[in-house]
Amino acid sequence: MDIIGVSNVCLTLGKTEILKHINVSFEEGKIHGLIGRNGSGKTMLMKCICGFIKPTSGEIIVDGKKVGKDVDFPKDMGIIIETPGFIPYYSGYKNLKLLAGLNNKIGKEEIKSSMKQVGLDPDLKRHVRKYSLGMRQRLGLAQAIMENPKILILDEPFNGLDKDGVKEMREYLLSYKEQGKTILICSHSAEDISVLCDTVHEMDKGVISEIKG
Ligand SMILES: Nc1ncnc2c1ncn2[C@@H]1O[C@H](COP(=O)(O)OP(=O)(O)OP(=O)(O)O)[C@@H](O)[C@H]1O
Repeated sequence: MDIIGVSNVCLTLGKTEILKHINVSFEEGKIHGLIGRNGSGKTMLMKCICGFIKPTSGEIIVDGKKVGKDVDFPKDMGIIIETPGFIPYYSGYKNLKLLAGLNNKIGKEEIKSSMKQVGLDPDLKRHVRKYSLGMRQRLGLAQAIMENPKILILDEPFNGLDKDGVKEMREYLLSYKEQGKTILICSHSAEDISVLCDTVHEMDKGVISEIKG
């Protein structure tokens, strides 16, 4: 069953056509990759799927609901698009606690568990300003999974990770998939994601094509 369906989506900003008649669907319970050069439109497509940007035309259905109509912000999605902003003078745990405070359903144990799942120590007192890029990436992922979302949308999740970090992130994403979750990953590097993904699509100048189905 498809959990994300994108039908004939176009996006024009100013006079520039950013997305050109995108038709693509993503099956539930799989890892889907989106590759393409810088500026090819990957992030814009993800932002449309998340409901952050309204396409100029076309329709996007996520988990049976129309994005931007029935739902403005699908609550079943864990999203990391661009580097998440954290308060530099707080620890990782305190940052997540602050964010979780916006949703009273997330308790301390969920926060700690999401940090442990991505290999971060919730008791580490170190301020986020002293985190490496890889640690920030993990903290972003911990934030995205706090609510145990059905769908994870990740823009360049391997940025800043060393070889071991990439391996651990891949293992983590596979284990998340094993729980029946759907993951959409965007990367400029086919090498980083092709081993992980069940399907891969490529964006080129706003046009999408399937390269692994
Ligand atoms: N606000 C904007 N107004 C006009 N054009 C924009 C705007 N934001 C982005 N663009 C353009 O949209 C195109 C697609 O950008 P997008 O960020 O989706 O690329 P990408 O494939 O994710 O690349 P990257 O790997 O660099 O993030 C680019 O040519 C970019 O310059």
